[in-house]
Amino acid sequence: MSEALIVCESLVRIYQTGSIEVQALQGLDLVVERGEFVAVVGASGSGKSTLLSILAGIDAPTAGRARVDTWDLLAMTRRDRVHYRRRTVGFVRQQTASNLVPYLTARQMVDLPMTASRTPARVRRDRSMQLLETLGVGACADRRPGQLSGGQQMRVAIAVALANEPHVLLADEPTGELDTATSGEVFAAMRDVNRSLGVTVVVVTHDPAVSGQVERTVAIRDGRTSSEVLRRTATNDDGDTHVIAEEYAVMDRAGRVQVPREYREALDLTRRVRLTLEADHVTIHPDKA
Ligand SMILES: Nc1ncnc2c1ncn2[C@@H]1O[C@H](COP(=O)(O)OP(=O)(O)OP(=O)(O)O)[C@@H](O)[C@H]1O
Repeated sequence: MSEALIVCESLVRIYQTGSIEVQALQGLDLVVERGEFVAVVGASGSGKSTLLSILAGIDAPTAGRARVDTWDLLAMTRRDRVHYRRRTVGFVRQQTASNLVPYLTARQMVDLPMTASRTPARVRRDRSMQLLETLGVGACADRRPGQLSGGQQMRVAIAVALANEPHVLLADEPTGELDTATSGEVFAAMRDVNRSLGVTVVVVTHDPAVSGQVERTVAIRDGRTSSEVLRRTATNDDGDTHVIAEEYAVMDRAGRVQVPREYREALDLTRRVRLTLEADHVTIHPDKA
């Protein structure tokens, strides 16, 4: 495997409820490099939360391969899982309130995971204040969740998730319950954490304002990564900068690529297509036979 921080290959997660089997992930491939900020998008039920729960060490895959840093997520013991969740990943859930403890102050909540990992009191004190300040909620350190706005609660939740200096921050719809302005602030705070602390961020979102601002957006369809959009800034001859977004189809290790439905429908591509290899590209032709 490469040196990427997160590598998922042919990842499968099947949920069995009674006699009904749901294939939430059906051979998903995903590679995330260290320091990246990646958005995961997709229709409801496409498997985004399942992917995030697996990466967070909360849920275990049924088959395939998944590695985060040095951890093989399919071969972890219970003990490994506790260690992994405490040290390697920080997880923020969509429901802002469910990330927080109602009777603790922001400072006490950031302190909690560090106490669990036996961090000395002095380091805990300094680090909780530093994190709350980095996330722009230093002034709220002594407030309880009920005394915080939704955006402040989410920023405190991110500080809690980062308490033990994880390599990865995973966030499931962190701006889902927030208005546009507040969600912009939360997103900016996550960006800041990504840049200033070097934390790799994977965020599930329905919010185009979030997915449109990151360098890479991964789309999941029916439990598989179907396409990626890469964004970069370019400067034209007049010195104006603008963002160029290019969509790529994802190819798995076996060389399988999903052709988007619009393309298939436009050229009536159905069961069989003809491929030709050109000097620097491959073309797909409809089956005229
Ligand atoms: N614990 C579970 N038991 C049974 N089925 C489940 C379970 N969790 C998820 N599923 C099913 O797996 C599929 C993928 O669900 P998942 O929550 O990962 O999708 P999602 O893309 O995050 O959706 P949303 O955007 O609505 O949150 C769905 O069909 C869902 O019903």
